[in-house]
Amino acid sequence: MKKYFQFDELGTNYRTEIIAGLTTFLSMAYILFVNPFTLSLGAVKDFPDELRIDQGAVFVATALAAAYGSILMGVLARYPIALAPGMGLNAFFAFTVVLHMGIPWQTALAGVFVSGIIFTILSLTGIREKIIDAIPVELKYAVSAGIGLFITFIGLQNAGIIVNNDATLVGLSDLKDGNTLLAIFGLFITVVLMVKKVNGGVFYGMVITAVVGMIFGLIKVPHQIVGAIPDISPTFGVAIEHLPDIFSWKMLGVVLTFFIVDFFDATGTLLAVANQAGLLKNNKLPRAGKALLVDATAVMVGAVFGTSTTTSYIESSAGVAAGGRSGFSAVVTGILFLLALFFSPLLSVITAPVTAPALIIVGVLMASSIGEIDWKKFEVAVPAFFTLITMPLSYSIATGIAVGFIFYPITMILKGRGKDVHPLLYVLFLVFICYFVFLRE
Ligand SMILES: Nc1nc2[nH]cnc2c(=O)[nH]1
Repeated sequence: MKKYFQFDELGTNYRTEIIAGLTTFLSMAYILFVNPFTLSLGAVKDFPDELRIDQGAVFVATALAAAYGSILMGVLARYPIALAPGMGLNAFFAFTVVLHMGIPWQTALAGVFVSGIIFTILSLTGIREKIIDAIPVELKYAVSAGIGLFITFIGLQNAGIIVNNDATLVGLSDLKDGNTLLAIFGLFITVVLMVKKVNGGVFYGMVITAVVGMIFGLIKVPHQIVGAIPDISPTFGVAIEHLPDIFSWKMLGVVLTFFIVDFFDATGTLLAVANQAGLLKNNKLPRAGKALLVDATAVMVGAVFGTSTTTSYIESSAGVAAGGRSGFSAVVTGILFLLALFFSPLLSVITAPVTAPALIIVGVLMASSIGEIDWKKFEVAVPAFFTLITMPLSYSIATGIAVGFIFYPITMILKGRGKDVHPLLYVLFLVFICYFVFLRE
């Protein structure tokens, strides 16, 4: 086993890999509770209950999808990178697709499944490299940073910190509500833990916030901590049953967004974490095909279980910081997600003030790629900035991507650099113009 995972070449051992896997798990464990809350629109009080996805089933789907993706990434691609349902696309799934567009969650899950099929096919063919090379790095970084801003904005709203303002659209609340104060406390604690580099800072931040919420009577004390695994049948296989529902123009835009975002997110995250671990060869990712294939199949498997897009997690960098170098640490993380299946009673403790700090801080992590953009080049700064600012302001990842891809060829041509723009980007320019003219509601 040591040989398979190349412990000697990578200068690692079982102890380091187990600690790294545990560190990554603790850094990601919040998703077990935040994902069911987000996908079921827990923060939206007036949404009809019969239209909500079942929280218990999503909890199981989240754990199984994370276990599948992480174990396979460890065993097949042999990277210390764990997977779980992503926070960018679960917000898009819940707030844009289900809430704003009025698409049933069943159809949305079918859309996730199809985006996984597209991703799988591309991972198996050479088209993958062509797309990766065609997309300018500035736009890749801008997409992930913009998703970060979007997630933080959702967190600030869920916390009741940023509220509706008729004069200025949004503004700061009076910060007097008990739940808002609890969220601010949670944010403060999480920031302290993260700055102090405590392993699993986001997770422990949630635990402390929930306990303080119980002490102040804002959160009900759970009857038990360990319990039976919830029933997954409300969501299992629904993505397949509802495949016939996806044939609409609206769903075309949704599926493309699921696919494009995950494709950028996965390639960006794999490169960033592998680079941090010193695993790149000549600036390229060895076994990139296998790693992307794992990510792509995890999207399909996750959708069949009942969750939005499963993706490679940027939090894996915590495990790498703790010394993780081989796929063994990802396997450890995956096994811990399986054990977590028994902790579903804790779901009832997870309310908006508990999840909001996690959303806000994950936003900070994802926004860090802003630093990779060359702001001195105005022709790339404009499309990059428009992409990242449009995501929170339009409340849509898709719109942010579309705006960036429309402006990029324009500013590049104006600068006399039209030849540097890959032909595929001119095709995407037309696709996104059509998106604004025909697809958007
Ligand atoms: N790369 C990445 N990391 C995450 N960590 C939490 N959510 C996400 C996500 O959507 N993408």
